[in-house]
Amino acid sequence: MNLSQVGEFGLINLLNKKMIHSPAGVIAGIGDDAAVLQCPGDCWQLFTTDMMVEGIHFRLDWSAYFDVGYKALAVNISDIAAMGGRPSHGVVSIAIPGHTRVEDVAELYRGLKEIAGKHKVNLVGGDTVKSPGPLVVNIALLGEVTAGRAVFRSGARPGDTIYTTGNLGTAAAGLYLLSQNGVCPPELRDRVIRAHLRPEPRVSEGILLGSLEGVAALDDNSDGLAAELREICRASSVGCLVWEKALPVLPGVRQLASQAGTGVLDWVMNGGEDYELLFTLRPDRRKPVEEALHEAGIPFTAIGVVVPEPEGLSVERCDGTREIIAMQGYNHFAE
Ligand SMILES: Nc1ncnc2c1ncn2[C@@H]1O[C@H](COP(=O)(O)OP(=O)(O)O)[C@@H](O)[C@H]1O
Ligand SMILES: Cc1ncc(C[n+]2csc(CCOP(=O)(O)OP(=O)(O)O)c2C)c(N)n1
Ligand SMILES: [Mg+2]
Ligand SMILES: [Mg+2]
Ligand SMILES: [Mg+2]
Repeated sequence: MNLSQVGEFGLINLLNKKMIHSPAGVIAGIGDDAAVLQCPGDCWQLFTTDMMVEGIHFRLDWSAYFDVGYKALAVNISDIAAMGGRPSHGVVSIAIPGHTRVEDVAELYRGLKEIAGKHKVNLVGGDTVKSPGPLVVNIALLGEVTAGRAVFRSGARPGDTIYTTGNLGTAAAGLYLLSQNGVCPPELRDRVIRAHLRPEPRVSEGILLGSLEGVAALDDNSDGLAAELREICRASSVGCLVWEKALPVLPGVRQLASQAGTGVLDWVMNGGEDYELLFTLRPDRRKPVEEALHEAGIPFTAIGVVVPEPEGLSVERCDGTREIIAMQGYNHFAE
C-alpha cells in the first residue's frame, strides 16, 4: 500500500494502537494539538512536537534562516496555545546539509531565540546531525495549563457557535505571492508574506479562552479551516455549518485570490498556516465571552454553527445555497 492511499491522518490512525503502557499519567494522548499529562500540583503538563522540512514547509530562497527558526518554534507554541496553555521548555533537533554555513545556522537560532524570548520559552537541549538532503528542524515543546482548564477538540456540541480569531487565508496569500510572483501593493505584500513566514501564535488568547466558561472546543489552524473543522467534527461527533459570508478575510486577500483564479474559499479551507485559534462556544455564553474578548482587544468573528453529526461539514454559500465541504485542507500524503 502506498502512503497516498491512506493519507496523513489514515497513517497516524494505523500507527496509534498500543502506544500507552502506563495510562495513569496520560490525561489525553494522540488526537489533539498536544498531549496532556498528569503532573504534581495544580497544573497539567502539555507536550507537543512539530517538524519543518525544507521543500515542504519552507524554501531557503523565500525564507531567511532567521524566519525558519522563528516559524519552527511558532508552530509548536501554537499547538500549546490551542490547548489553552502556556509554553515552557523546548528541545531543538536539526539535521543540516553539510554545505550550510555556520553563520546561517546561527541566524536560524537567532530567530528561534527571538520568539522564545517573546514567550519566555527555555530551550534546554536538542540534537544536531548531518542531513544528506533537506534542512530539517524539529522541536518538542512542553507547556502547562491549570488542571482542568485544557480545552480539547472534543468539546463541541450542536448549537455551539463557531469562531475564529484574526483573519483567514492571509498566509495562503503570502505563499501565493512567493511562489507565483503575483503583483500587489507593497503594504499588503509585506503583511501577507510576513503572515506566511513569521506566524504569531495566539498564546494569551488561548489562555483567556481556556479561562472562560462556555468555550467548548479549541484548535489552531495549521492545515486550513476544512481540515481543522473536520478534526473538531471527528473528535466531538458533530457536524459544522460555515457561513461563507461571515469569513474574516482581508479585502486585499480577496482581490489576490481572484487574481490567482482560485477563489478565496479555497485559501480559507485548504491554505492553512494562519495559526489562528478556532473555537466553539455554548450559545448562552456568547455575550459574556464576546465582551471579555473585546475587552482584551482580541479580534474574533463568528463563522458558523455546530450541527448534529449526520449533517456533516457544510458551507452556506453567499447566495444562500448550502453545500457539503469536499475540500480536505492540507494533507502531507494527498496525491
Ligand atoms: N508519527 C506519529 N506518531 C504518533 N502520533 C502522531 C504522529 N504524527 C502525529 N501524531 C499525533 O496525531 C495528532 C494529529 O497530528 P497533527 O495533525 O500534526 O496535529 P497538529 O495539527 O495539532 O500539529 C496529534 O495528536 C499528534 O501528536
Ligand atoms: C515551500 C512551501 N510549500 C508549501 C507550503 C504550505 N504548507 C506546507 S506544510 C502545511 C501545513 C502545516 O504543516 P504541518 O506539518 O501539517 O503542521 P501541523 O498540522 O502538524 O501543525 C502547509 C500549508 C509551505 N509552507 N512552504
Ligand atoms: Mg503536528
Ligand atoms: Mg501543529
Ligand atoms: Mg498538518
